[in-house]
Amino acid sequence: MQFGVISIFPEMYQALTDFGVTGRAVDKGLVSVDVWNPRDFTIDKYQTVDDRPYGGGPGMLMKVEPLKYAIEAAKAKLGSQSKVVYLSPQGETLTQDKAQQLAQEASLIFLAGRYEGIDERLIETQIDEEISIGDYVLSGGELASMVVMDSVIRLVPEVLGHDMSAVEDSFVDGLLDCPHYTRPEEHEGRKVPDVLLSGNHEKIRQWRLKQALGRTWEKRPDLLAKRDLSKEEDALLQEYKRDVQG
Ligand SMILES: CN(C)c1ccccc1CNc1ccc(C(N)=O)cn1
Repeated sequence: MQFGVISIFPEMYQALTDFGVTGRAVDKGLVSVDVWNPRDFTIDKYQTVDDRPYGGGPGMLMKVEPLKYAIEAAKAKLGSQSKVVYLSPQGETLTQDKAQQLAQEASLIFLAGRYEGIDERLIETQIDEEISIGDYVLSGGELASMVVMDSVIRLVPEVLGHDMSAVEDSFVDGLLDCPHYTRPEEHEGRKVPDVLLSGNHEKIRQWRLKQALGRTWEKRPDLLAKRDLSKEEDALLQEYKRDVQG
């Protein structure tokens, strides 16, 4: 899968390309990340990418032309059909389902805004989708674009490897994750639950599913409301509720 980014801070994307799961995906050639800097598409001596807002007001806006030419350069490499995504507080909030949708694309181009945002006409003429990573304001779209890219890259086949993708299901199927433990068996008097030491994989599967259901019920009832429960899941959740009632 190919990713293009338009940003005046290209070096920020080393956080994605140089580390961990996403870095290995790039190394393995499963994913590519190219960044185009709008400054390279200016024609004035000062490489101006921002200007004052019509109608007055504080701050600056990103000019249309440098962004337009940068997007065109990205499309020339990634394909003219590439979907162009703008990160902004006005966008549709990112969910795992949205990440799954984006992961079906062959290539995506992300536009990271800076200053107070971008000229509306660029949005009207060049942007296919607006996405927000949540209801808060950041200094630029770069971190938001990396959050989206990270969530999508994990869904590209082979990135997590077969065994890991099963782990991914714990959230992807709409539940919060179960508790996890590793050595030592006891820490400050707190033991690892016996079932996890039992080697009984069916019992372990049931325990993990029960914990995921219970935690979702306690912390995110809204997620539970959106999800149909199998007979087994319903029974496990009832058991969890009885346990916590003591
Ligand atoms: C400078 N700002 C406020 C701005 C204004 C308009 C567009 C982009 C930006 C860049 N900032 C962003 C981007 C995304 C998110 C998000 N929630 O996804 C939060 N902030």
